Amino acid sequence: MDRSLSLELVRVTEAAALASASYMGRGDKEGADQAAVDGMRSTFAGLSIKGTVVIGEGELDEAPMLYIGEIVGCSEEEEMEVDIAVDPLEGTNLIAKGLPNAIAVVAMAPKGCLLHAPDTYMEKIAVGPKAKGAVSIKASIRENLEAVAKALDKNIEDVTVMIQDRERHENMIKEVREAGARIKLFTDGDVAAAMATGFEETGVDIMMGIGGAPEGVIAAVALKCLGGDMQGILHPMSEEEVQRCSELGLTEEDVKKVLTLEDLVSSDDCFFAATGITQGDLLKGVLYLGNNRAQTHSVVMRGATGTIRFIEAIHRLDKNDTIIQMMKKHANFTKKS
Ligand SMILES: O=P(O)(O)OC[C@H]1O[C@](O)(COP(=O)(O)O)[C@@H](O)[C@@H]1O
Repeated sequence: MDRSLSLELVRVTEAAALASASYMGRGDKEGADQAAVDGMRSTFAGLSIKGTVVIGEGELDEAPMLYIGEIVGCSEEEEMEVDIAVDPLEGTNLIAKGLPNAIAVVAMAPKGCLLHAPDTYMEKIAVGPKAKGAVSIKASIRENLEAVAKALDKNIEDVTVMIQDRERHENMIKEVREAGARIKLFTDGDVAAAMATGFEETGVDIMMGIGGAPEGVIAAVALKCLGGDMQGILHPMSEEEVQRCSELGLTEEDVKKVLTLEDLVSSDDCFFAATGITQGDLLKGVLYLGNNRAQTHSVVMRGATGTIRFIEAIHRLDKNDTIIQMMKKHANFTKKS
């Protein structure tokens, strides 16, 4: 895929972030999510790809926009056919409460190269490039922590693990504490947490726990671009989720299978873009600068070359029609002349 798609893709996450950031702290996660979807979808229309959403906002009958199977982009060319995974607002609770690390995120790979994950939970483990190949989702927590410590040339006491603060992780948290490692609990947003393992400045060495399977595929693309590692096992937690797996034709064996990074995203020719919505560990949040200007901070990565770009952009809200349209539709936007 052409390298210029990096910059096209980041416009998509910027638009989602700009549209939803005005909902920060308003307690309205549905409104914020809808704004992010609107922003993302309107920008996709101008992208020179023929994309199919494989991870999206739900099935056609329940979510009218960016649903699974929706075609996005303006190209008709067969060679521009790609799989798209979106999470226009990853961390709906985070923005509703004004908490850190809400992001808008998109991943892209050649057609057929992203796992069509069911909307269920997934057990995950993710590490950055230095610990690639050192962990196994089937190994014990202590074994994985020792392996990461060795790979990073650290003592186990200096290894930092990110775990989502959920009851289901009680035993995991206990075992990590017994092994002596440090823990950073997070309330929501395991894509940002997995991505953090690939950036030394975040101080995060490993992410583990059970979160959404769609988020797992998106995070896998980030780690593929970063040269890190990730594994997952589907973890349906209700009858409904078991049903969703079988509707996708997955057998009991498939559900139990360890999904390697290659299974989650089977091509190096992939792209990942994320824009901060609220202030985060890696990305700054959207800043309203006054005078119809807003600032965004994004990361965009390309698997084929391993290039990682951080992009800070100042947007003129009064000059960009797409942004004006969707911001008018959502919270509080008043154009200052
Ligand atoms: O909140 P749950 O049910 O524990 O699910 C975990 C999932 O929810 C999130 O924290 C946030 O998801 P939303 O943005 O859809 O609210 C994900 O990052 C994570 O994978």
